[in-house]
Amino acid sequence: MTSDVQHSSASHRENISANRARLVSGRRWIIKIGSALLTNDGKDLNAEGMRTWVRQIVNLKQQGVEPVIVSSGAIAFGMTRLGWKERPSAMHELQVAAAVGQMGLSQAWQAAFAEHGIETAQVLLTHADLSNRQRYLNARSALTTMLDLGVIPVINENDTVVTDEIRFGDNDTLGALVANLLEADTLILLTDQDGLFTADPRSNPSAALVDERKASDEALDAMAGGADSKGSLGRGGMFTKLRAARLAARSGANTIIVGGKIPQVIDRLHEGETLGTLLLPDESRTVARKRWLAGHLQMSGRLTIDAGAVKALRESGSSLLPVGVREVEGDFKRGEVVACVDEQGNEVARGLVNFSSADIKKVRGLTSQRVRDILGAMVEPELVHRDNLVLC
Ligand SMILES: Nc1ncnc2c1ncn2[C@@H]1O[C@H](COP(=O)(O)OP(=O)(O)O)[C@@H](O)[C@H]1O
Ligand SMILES: N[C@@H](CCC(=O)OP(=O)(O)O)C(=O)O
Repeated sequence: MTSDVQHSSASHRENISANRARLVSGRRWIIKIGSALLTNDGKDLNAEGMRTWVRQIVNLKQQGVEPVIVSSGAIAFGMTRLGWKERPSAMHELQVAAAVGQMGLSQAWQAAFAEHGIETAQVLLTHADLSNRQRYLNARSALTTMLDLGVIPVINENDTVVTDEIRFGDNDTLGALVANLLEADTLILLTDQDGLFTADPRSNPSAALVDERKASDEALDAMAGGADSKGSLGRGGMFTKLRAARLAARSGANTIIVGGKIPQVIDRLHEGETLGTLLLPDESRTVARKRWLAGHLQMSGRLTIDAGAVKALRESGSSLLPVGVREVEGDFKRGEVVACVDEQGNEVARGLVNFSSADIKKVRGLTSQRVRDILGAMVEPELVHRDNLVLC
């Protein structure tokens, strides 16, 4: 063991258990499963493994956690189906492998959850879906609706339509961006190693497992190696997992890198057991989330809200409804960021709007029922959802 992982003083152990215990209360978990695990190192779909993870994910759900799966393996499984031994380098061949593999992958997830009477939904995302504000909100609203309905989203990158320049490229990054999108508490990266080691255990058998660190800890970079430290099937290696943990930390999520083959790994993590590598955000979830929203987004307009709305936002942590809006300034679309000011002009909050400025002009001051009558039943009741709102 290197000195890096030897610091097991009593206070350190106490910290570990406190942080691990905090995971147990997390409401939303993103569980990303890598290609090597899902395809038995590229041989065939790991149906037994999938059944085991599914059982545990169902357990999580029964305990009130909202699980979201980010599933890799389309390219690796597509290669198996097409009889390809080597991962192709040509983009069009990778796209074909992904398209073939994705069919089997979603069928397998669907079948495994169906044994427990649970529906799954395939969600294939591209970079544009998360970088464009309107699409970002659309993706968010579709995914949260699935969770509300008890459907488990199974997400992958839409590999067949993306080119190298616009790829997430690895599902560790995609998992982290989904954690940001859904404000998840926890991002679990299930992989073929027990966690992040002080060096690649494939080439350094004496490397030791790192138990817990701040995601921002720069000493981790040398352990994770560079972008070329990846396994042969997936794309990321530990380099992208560490980067993903740092991305996830921006919205306050904890990341755990852990071995997917550890018996009952998800159940045990949810019981607070110390497994894998826990990478913590620097700040509390709320502080990190606020900073993320505030820094991530530029304002496009201004809503003047009445005293009742100010009170609801400040004191009850409510979403902003059209009924509380008096004036609208600026020309903005759904998905843009607006400042909410009180009638004296003081900024109260800022957040992502679900309605365009034109629509708000039609419905400001009206009850949710009247809003639906005017804009149709499809609109969300919240003008700014509280999850997308930062108080000033
Ligand atoms: N410090 C490290 N600790 C653990 N694994 C490492 C480390 N550095 C590189 N690796 C490699 O990363 C691989 C996991 O990455 P990858 O194959 O992309 O996994 P996945 O398919 O689960 O995303 C491991 O098999 C291991 O060889
Ligand atoms: N979207 C790709 C995932 C590539 C990827 O990130 O793989 P991995 O590093 O194994 O999680 C696929 O389904 O093959």
